[in-house]
Amino acid sequence: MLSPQQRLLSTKLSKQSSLSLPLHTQLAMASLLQPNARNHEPNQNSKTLSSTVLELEIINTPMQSNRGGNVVVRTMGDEDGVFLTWEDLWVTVNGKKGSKSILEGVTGYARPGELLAIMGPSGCGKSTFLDTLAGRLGSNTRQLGEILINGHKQKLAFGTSAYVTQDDTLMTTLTVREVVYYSARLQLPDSMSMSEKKERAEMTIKEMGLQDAINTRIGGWGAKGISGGQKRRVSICIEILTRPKLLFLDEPTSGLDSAASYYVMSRIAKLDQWDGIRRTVVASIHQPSSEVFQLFHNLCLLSSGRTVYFGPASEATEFFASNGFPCPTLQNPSDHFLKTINKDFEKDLEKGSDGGIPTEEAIESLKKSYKSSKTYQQVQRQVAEICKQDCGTLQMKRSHGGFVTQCLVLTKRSFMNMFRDLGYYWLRLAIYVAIAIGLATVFNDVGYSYGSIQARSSLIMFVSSFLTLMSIGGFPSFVEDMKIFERERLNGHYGTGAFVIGNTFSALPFLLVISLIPGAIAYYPPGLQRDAEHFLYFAAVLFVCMMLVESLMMTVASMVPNFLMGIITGAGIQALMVLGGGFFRYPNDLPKPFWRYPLYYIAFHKYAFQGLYKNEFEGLTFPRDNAGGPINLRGEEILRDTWQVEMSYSKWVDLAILLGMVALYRLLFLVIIKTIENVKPTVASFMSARSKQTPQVMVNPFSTPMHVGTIQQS
Ligand SMILES: Nc1ncnc2c1ncn2[C@@H]1O[C@H](COP(=O)(O)OP(=O)(O)OP(=O)(O)O)[C@@H](O)[C@H]1O
Repeated sequence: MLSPQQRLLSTKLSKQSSLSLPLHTQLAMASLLQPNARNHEPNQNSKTLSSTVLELEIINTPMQSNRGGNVVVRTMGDEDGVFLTWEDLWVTVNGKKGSKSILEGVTGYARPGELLAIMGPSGCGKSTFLDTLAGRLGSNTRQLGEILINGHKQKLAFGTSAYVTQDDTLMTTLTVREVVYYSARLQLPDSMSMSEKKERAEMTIKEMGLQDAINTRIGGWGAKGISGGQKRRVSICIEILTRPKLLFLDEPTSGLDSAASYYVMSRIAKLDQWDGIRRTVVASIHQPSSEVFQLFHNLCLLSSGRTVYFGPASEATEFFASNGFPCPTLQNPSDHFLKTINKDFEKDLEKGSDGGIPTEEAIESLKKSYKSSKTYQQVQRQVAEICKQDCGTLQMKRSHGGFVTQCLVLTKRSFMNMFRDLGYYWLRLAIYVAIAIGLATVFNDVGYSYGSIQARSSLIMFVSSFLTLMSIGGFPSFVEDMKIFERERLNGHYGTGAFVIGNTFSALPFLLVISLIPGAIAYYPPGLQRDAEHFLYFAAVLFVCMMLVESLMMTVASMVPNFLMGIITGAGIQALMVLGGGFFRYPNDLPKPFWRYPLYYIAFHKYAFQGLYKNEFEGLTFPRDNAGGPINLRGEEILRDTWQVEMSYSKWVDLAILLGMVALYRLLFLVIIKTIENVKPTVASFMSARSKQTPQVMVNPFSTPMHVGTIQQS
C-alpha cells in the first residue's frame, strides 16, 4: 500500500501525466522517491499488496529506447495487471443483404491503473467493440485483427475479468442485499468466511451508493422495485465483487443523474484503492459530464466503427481545436466531440450541424488528421511496446466458491425466487387445483361397470398428457432464469452443472405440493383404487411427468433464441408425443417409420399412460354382458388385449424410465450448453480464418480471438 506521501506524490505526478508516463509508472516513481518504500507498514491488506508496487526496478526495455530517453520505471507487480492491446481490429456482420463492417481497423491499448472511455454516437459500434475485446461476439459476426493480453493470446480466467453489459439482468424478486450477497457467496472463494463475504457485499453496495435501497426488491414486470439507475449500479456491484483486474463496462452510467454518474465512475476509477492492485477499465459511455470526463485517462472516439481519435483524454480538446473544431467556451468537451461527429440527425446533408462543413467531411478530416498525428504514432508505438514486454501470461486463478457451495447457494436463491414469484408455481398450483376439481366432478364416482373402463382410461390420459403439458406455464419464468444464468455463466460465476442442480432441487418442493394436492383432488372423487400405494404411484407419475416437461423445456430453451419460439417448439414436441404415445392410436396401429419407431418409444407419455393403466387396472374386474350371460373381464386382460400395454415389466419400471428421462433431458441441457461454449470459439476462429482470405477485409494476419467469455470453469 502506498503511504499517504506516496499517494500525494503520485497524485501530483498524475496531474502532469502524459502518454509517455502512465499512471502505474507514476505510482512506481512515487514509491521510488520514497526512501524507505520497501519498509512499508504492514496493514490488513499487506498480503495482497506485497506483490504489487513495493519492488521497484529501473528497466531497460524497448519502451525506454522508443521513448527517446524516457526513464521507464516498472513495478514488479506489473505482472498482476492486465495490459490489453488490439491491433487493426475488424468486425463484420453477415446479414441477409451481405456483410457489413461494424469496426474498421481499430487499434489501441488499455493499461493497468487507467480508465479507457469508448465514446461515439449511438450505433457507432461501442458495444460491438467491447464484445470483441471481451470475446463475446455473436455467431453471425467475423473478426479480424489481434487482441493480446499482456502480449499473449490467452483466455482469461474467472476473477480476472468482468463485463457489465448494457442490460440489467437481475433476479427481480430479490432485494438489493440478497442479489449482491448471493453473488458474493457464489463468486468469492470458500476460504473467505460468510461474514467476510457479507461484509464485502455490504461494502460494495455502499460504494455504489445503494445503502438506502438495500432492502428494496429489484422489481420487474408488474412489481415496481428499484429504479433503472439503481439497477445499473447493482449490476456493477455484482461484477466488482471479486475486484477483477480487467473490467468492461457497457454504458455504466445510463439512467444515472450527473452526480451519481460522477460518483459511480470515480469509484470505478479508484477501484485500485481497495487493495492496491491496478485495474484496467474499459467503459463505453454516452454523455459524461466534464467532471466524469476528467476521470478518463484515454479516450477512444469512434464514428461508424472507425477511429476518429485514440489517445489521452486530456489532449482530445486540443486535437479537435487544431483541426478546426474548437470546443466552445462553457461547452462540455464530450458533448462537443459527439456533436461534431454525429451524422444521424443532420437537417441538411450538405451542411454540418453547425451550418459549417458537412459532418461526413468533418469526420473524414478528423480521421485523416488523427492518422497523421503524433498521437497516432505514439499509440502504435505503445501497442508495439506492450506487445514486446514480457509481462507474463496471466495466472489462471480459480477462486470462486466451490461446487458444493455453488449448488447450495443456487438452490436457495432459486427456491426463494420461485417462492416469491407468483407466476412460477403458485399460479400453476391454483390452475391445477381448478382443473383437478373439474376432473373430480366430470369423472365423479365412475364405479366398476363395464363403461367405467373408458372413463378410467380417459381420466388417466388427461392427467398424463394435458395436466403435465400445463407445466409449460413455468417456461416464461425459466427463460428469465436462463437470462441470469447466461450473464453469470459468461462472467464465470459458476458452472452449468451447479445451475442444473440448483434449478432441479429448488423446484422439487413445489412440484411435490402440486402433485399431491391437485393429484388427490383428481384421484379420490372419481373412485380410483383406494389404497395409499396406488395413490402415491399416481402422484409420483404426475410429479415425474411435470419434472420431465420442465426438463424438456430446459433443453428447448438451450436451443431456441427466444421465449416465444421456446413455447411453440415445446408445445409442438409434446403434442407429437401425445399423438404417438399409444392412446389415440393403439401401439400396433401406429404407422411404422416415424410414429411406432422411434416416436412411440421416445414419447414419455407412453410410459406415463402404461404405468398409470397398470396402476389402475391391475387387480380389478369389470362385468360385461355376453350372449351366454355376464362375464367378468380382468384388468390385466383389458390392458393386454385392448390397450396393448406392454405387460412384460411392472409399473415401477415405467416410473423408473420416466425418472431416467428426467436425468437424460437435464444432462442433454448440460451437454448442449457445454458444446455451444466449446464449439462457438472454434467456429468463430474458423470463420474468421476464412474471412482472412477475403481481399476487402484482409489486414493483419488473423489470430485466434481471445475468449474472455469462455471462462475456465468446471
Ligand atoms: N449481430 C449483429 N447483427 C446485425 N447488426 C449488428 C450486430 N451487432 C451490431 N450490429 C450493428 O452494428 C452497429 C453498431 O452496434 P452497437 O450496438 O455496437 O452500437 P453502439 O455504439 O453500442 O450503440 P448504442 O450506443 O446505441 O448502444 C449497429 O448499427 C447495429 O445494428
